Amino acid sequence: MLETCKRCRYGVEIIRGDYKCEKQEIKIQRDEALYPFRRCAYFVFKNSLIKIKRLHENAEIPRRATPDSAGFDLHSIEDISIAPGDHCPVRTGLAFEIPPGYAMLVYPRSGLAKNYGLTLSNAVGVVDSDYRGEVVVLLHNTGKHSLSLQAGDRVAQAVIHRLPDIELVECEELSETQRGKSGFGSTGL
Ligand SMILES: O=c1ccn([C@H]2C[C@H](O)[C@@H](COP(=O)(O)OP(=O)(O)OP(=O)(O)O)O2)c(=O)[nH]1
Repeated sequence: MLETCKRCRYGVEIIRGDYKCEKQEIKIQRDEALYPFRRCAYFVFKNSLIKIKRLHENAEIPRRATPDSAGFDLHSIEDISIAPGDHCPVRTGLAFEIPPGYAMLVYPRSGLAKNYGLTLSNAVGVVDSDYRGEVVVLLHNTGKHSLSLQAGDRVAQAVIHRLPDIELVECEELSETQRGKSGFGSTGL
């Protein structure tokens, strides 16, 4: 069901959940909701939804470890063993529909990094909103020992980020600042 906000030009798709528009004092039934990611400055959303598609029977839907955790833990769908120094792409068995204007960033889990030196080959994985393929975690064993993980183990965490609405523009001059061109330790260590 698609509706158009009366105060702005963006259409909004109703799926489910709670929402309210503070400016217009509109309320919609609890089991309906505006698809939360259309850009509309007037709507305040709860229960924002991101679609996840299971691509493999072993895939586990990511969950927050605690209600206020920033990240959703990503699980491996396969048993893996990573030798010291090796890199290993790990399947999650999941595809995501990240809304336009958002990105899902994949970060290492601190416990695995501290205890085993397990981090990500790409430091941070960037999942674009137009990507519909399987999310793969690129593990890197920087530790001294081989590491075995089993299907279902949590290998990384994903955080959804809202992106600023910007474009890049080429120009002849940049504004002056106190720092200017000084960089890389110019303020001291
Ligand atoms: O850790 C990651 C990083 C990326 N991706 C997926 C989602 C992302 O949208 C796509 C492309 O990633 P990225 O843009 O980082 O890769 P690239 O090497 O720049 O390739 P491309 O030319 O496809 O953008 O791969 C993952 O599954 N895991």
